[in-house]
Amino acid sequence: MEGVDHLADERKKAEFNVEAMKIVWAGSQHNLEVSNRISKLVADDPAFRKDDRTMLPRKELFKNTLRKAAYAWKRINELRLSEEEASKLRFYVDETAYTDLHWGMFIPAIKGQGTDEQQRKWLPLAYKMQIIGCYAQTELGHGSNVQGLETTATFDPHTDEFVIHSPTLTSSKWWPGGLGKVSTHAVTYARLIIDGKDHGVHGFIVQLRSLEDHRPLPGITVGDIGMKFGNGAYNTMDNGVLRFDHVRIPRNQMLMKVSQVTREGKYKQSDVPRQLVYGTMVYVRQRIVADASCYLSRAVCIATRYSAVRRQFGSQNGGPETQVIDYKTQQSRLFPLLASAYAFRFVGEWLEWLYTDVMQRLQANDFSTLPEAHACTAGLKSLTTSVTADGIEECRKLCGGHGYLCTSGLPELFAVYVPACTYEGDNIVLLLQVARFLMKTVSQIGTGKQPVGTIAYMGRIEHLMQCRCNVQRGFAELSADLVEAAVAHCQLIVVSKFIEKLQQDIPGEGVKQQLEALCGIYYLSLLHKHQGDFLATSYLTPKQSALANDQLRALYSKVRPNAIALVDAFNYSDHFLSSILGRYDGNVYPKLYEAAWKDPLNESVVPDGYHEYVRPLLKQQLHTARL
Ligand SMILES: CCCCC/C=C\C/C=C\C/C=C\C=C\C(=O)SCCNC(=O)CCNC(=O)[C@H](O)C(C)(C)COP(=O)(O)OP(=O)(O)OC[C@H]1O[C@@H](n2cnc3c(N)ncnc32)[C@H](O)[C@@H]1OP(=O)(O)O
Ligand SMILES: Cc1cc2nc3c(=O)[nH]c(=O)nc-3n(C[C@H](O)[C@H](O)[C@H](O)COP(=O)(O)OP(=O)(O)OC[C@H]3O[C@@H](n4cnc5c(N)ncnc54)[C@H](O)[C@@H]3O)c2cc1C
Repeated sequence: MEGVDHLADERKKAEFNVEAMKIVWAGSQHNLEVSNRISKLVADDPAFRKDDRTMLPRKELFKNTLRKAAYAWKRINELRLSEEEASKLRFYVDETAYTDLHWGMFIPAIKGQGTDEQQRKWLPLAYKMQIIGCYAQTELGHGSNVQGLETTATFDPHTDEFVIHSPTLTSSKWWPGGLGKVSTHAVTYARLIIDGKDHGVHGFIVQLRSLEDHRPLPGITVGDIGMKFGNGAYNTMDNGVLRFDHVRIPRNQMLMKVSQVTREGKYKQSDVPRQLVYGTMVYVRQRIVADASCYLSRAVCIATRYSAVRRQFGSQNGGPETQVIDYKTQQSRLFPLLASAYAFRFVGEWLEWLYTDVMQRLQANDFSTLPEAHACTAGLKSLTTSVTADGIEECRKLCGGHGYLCTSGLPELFAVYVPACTYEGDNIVLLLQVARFLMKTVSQIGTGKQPVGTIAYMGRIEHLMQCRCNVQRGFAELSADLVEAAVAHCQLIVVSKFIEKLQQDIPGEGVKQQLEALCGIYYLSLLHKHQGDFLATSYLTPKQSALANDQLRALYSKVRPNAIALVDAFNYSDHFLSSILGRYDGNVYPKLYEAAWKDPLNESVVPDGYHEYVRPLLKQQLHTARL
């Protein structure tokens, strides 16, 4: 029934202050206020409609995205939104677009790798969107192996220019978002060649298209790489292909904060580590961790609300059947994901702090925490995106058959999210970086160097102190095991940051108790999943393992009455969730029924194609039957 809250009884069961939990989730009262205001602005504006997205053919879909992005920009200017509000608006519009790369990578790359003079020249243009940029690093032949990129930037001392060239097919830039159809400029990564000497990969600002008629400039071949996985989803993005045929750019368009090329063609390295060329990736990986909690919480919100609405079996004396959320099997699949959403939120907050801290240290020429920042961002990006991608799929299954309908919101959410396991670094490749960092730490403990920060615990492990190892020996052979060790290390960070969060003052009746229960579910479900490892290494006895499992089940029962309120605390509007199964009012069945009739296939009772393909078949069967 319209207007009735089918989940009202569930909401009454909550044992904590939901409004206070909303503040914890948002990060502050201020953040919550901004989120409420901007999400309403988007939800109330029909221009931001997205319920038809999975039905649109690619060209129409893409044009629609361009329209929305332009309209969003118009509203940002009309309403004089701050940077924070503008980025919230893009978040709630919830449509992957070229603007993500412009604001999320192109601008950060110039900020992080450009000199003050370069920033003064390019950033005002980019901030006003008078130029639109992308991040062109990956090539057809190489993505993970950045040092293997083939595009060249050869210095020409006669003209004081770089000549950007794609020497092979595999050197074609391939994948950059926003490149295919929109970007006017690209931060392009290419091997710097001076006087025949290869100085490795550096970033260059290259104009791709005319600012007058948007046509590619001479020497540039550019286009979209084609349809990607799923309907709607990431197909709103113009991931592109790009080739350079001896394209000339002025010398001052090499990003020169980390290293410089002088007018005479001399290569100079600043006092900063060359890894800072990879700084944009560190920044984005940190953002991706924060994003993971958003995607996972969306899926969990849908699956939790629907699990409370859905009933199967267990009717007593003709009474209602059991809500599927009351089955322990459903709880053991759903509640660890609910706990993970909260855990990732807090580790994301901490990682943002770590990143800010590293940036401040870099300003003061303190590079000591850079390796840890790289390991944390790489490892947590890998862990949180893998769990989130798998978690969205699990939520789809938790919703049974209806989860497979596009109107559940879950198929598109999965399709748009799953490449996060690949972009900004393949998750296994990133875990290998963490493993290398851990092995390096172990090799240094033996020499008496005390590890600090997230690896401090390694200095307290007796057998590691005795260890004399070389980083490379046996690394490749043992890499699969080392990747598991890297995941365990990252899980430890997530658990520690959750526990540290609980040590803070958290206002609101019952809020801290709920978070304690979720934290318990998070680490006990991990312990349960990996109990074989704990038993094999004698860190746990079988009795302790059984007790831990009892405790886990007890926590599921504690969270059960609060489950709906815990997902309400994510504060997602129906517009943002875009899911009939996840509706706030739980009015699922009438809305599913109604939506089915809106499908274009139901516009006519007899489908197009009946007369050509179905009727002749039926005729033929009749004829055969008569024989
Ligand atoms: C509005 C905001 C929006 C935010 C955006 C939010 C979401 C994003 C949305 C959509 C995504 C859309 C776009 C996606 C874009 C992309 O995918 S861009 C391309 C990203 N590509 C990659 O991530 C490639 C992955 N490969 C690498 O990062 C490296 O090359 C790799 C680390 C794998 C290579 O390592 P190695 O072979 O060891 O090579 P090196 O010789 O280069 O490294 C030597 C040492 O440097 C250390 N190191 C490596 N990377 C870093 C780093 N980033 N920072 C600091 N240090 C680094 C490495 O550990 C070695 O150290 P040691 O010598 O061992 O001490
Ligand atoms: C949707 C999307 C958007 C993207 N946007 C951009 C963008 O805006 N700009 C940009 O420059 N790029 C972008 N990319 C490219 C992306 O960054 C790369 O695809 C990613 O870094 C992975 O690299 P790869 O494709 O070379 O994978 P590969 O490295 O070829 O991986 C293939 C397989 O090999 C394995 N593997 C590779 N190396 C090793 C190793 N050393 N040890 C063990 N296993 C290994 C991997 O685990 C994986 O299973 C995007 C990609 C996607 C899917």
